[in-house]
Amino acid sequence: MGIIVQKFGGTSVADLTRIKNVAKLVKAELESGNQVVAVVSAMAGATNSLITQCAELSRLDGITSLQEYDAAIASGEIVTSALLALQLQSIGIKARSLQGWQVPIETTKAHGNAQIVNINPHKLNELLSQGITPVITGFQGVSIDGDITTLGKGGSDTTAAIISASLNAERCDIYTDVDGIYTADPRVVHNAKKIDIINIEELYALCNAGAKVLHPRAALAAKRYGFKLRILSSFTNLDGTTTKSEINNMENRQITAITSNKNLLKIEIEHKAQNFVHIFEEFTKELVPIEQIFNFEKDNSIIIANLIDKNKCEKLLNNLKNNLLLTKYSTEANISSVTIVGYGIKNDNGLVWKIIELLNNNNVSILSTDLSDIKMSFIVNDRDNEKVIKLLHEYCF
Ligand SMILES: Nc1ncnc2c1ncn2[C@@H]1O[C@H](COP(=O)(O)OP(=O)(O)O)[C@@H](O)[C@H]1O
Ligand SMILES: N[C@@H](CC(=O)OP(=O)(O)O)C(=O)O
Repeated sequence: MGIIVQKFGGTSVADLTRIKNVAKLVKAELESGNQVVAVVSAMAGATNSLITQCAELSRLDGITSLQEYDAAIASGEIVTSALLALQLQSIGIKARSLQGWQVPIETTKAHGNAQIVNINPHKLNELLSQGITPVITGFQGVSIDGDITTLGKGGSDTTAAIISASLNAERCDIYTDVDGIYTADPRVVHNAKKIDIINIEELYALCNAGAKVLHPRAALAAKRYGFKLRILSSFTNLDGTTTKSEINNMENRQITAITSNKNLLKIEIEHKAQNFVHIFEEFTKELVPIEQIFNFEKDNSIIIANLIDKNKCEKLLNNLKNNLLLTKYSTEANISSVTIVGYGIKNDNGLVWKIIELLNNNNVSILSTDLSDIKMSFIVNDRDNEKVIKLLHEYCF
């Protein structure tokens, strides 16, 4: 008998029929002799509509508004955890819903994008030892000040992953609306192939490069703590994709999957070349991650950041302009990255040139390329995004 953490995403708990279906999946796992800890997301669309409502009422630019923002957007998971616990009780399973602060899941104070710093497993172990299935709200925790915090969009996967680590779980099952990890997003590439077993490093690289199917911090936790992840559908009975830590091909190059990230922000700035270092320092100070920089030795630089930081960036750029560190800036959200993930990509010198040639022949202009041991990324215009994914998928698989 082991502990299985089952995480149910928004589509799996989108209405009462689906919550009843999820309760059956919990029951089946319990009947196979395991203990279960369930982690739930809000009903599909619920968090986004709460975010929109908050933004309609507030500019969300200070700590007091961000405290309320997190309190509001954490509410979707509170509803689904209680509803699932009720349904489990109705089918004869002892269950108890727990909000992040009740576990407790302690996080940093970074409202809207907090990180988990500690999970005390005492209460969860106590419930499990009494035969009670905990149903935990994903996506949220509590800061040292006692405020509700949230972990960033898609963060319920990370809740489930860190809970798996803290309970030494045998496996963490991520139930979603696809039956596993595919060679590309099956909504974009209809003939994408399902991957039965994926190396955890590759899965981490894939999620970091934009594959929405799993929160990258959940893959990182599985990599760090060494537990198995399984990604599967709550709508079918199929096996899904399981992670492994071994590598197959020694040094041979392999290609595992292709993904893209449309949530990028292109920032063009005009400045004196010697000021770039101060501009860069400001991004670091304000905790705005930079994906790529080019041209910085000249007086027209391009910075690629995350779209989620657009407001922060604009405030920061405006301050830099007022302080005369730059003369002009503009932001555009019309770029995206397309990434090929696979071991040993760097060992295949020819691949990058063949791909550049392929994209050139198909009239795609590449803004920049980035190559590492495990991935190869191209920044392109948004309008070319799907075309590039399809071309690369056809070429690679
Ligand atoms: N390589 C991939 N394999 C499978 N699904 C992918 C991949 N890349 C992106 N996706 C998308 O991820 C979606 C599942 O993630 P998400 O909508 O966040 O689920 P949930 O709400 O269950 O957490 C799928 O519907 C699919 O379109
Ligand atoms: N409800 C949150 C957390 C989450 O992880 O959701 P989902 O599992 O549906 O991606 C969100 O929308 O971001």
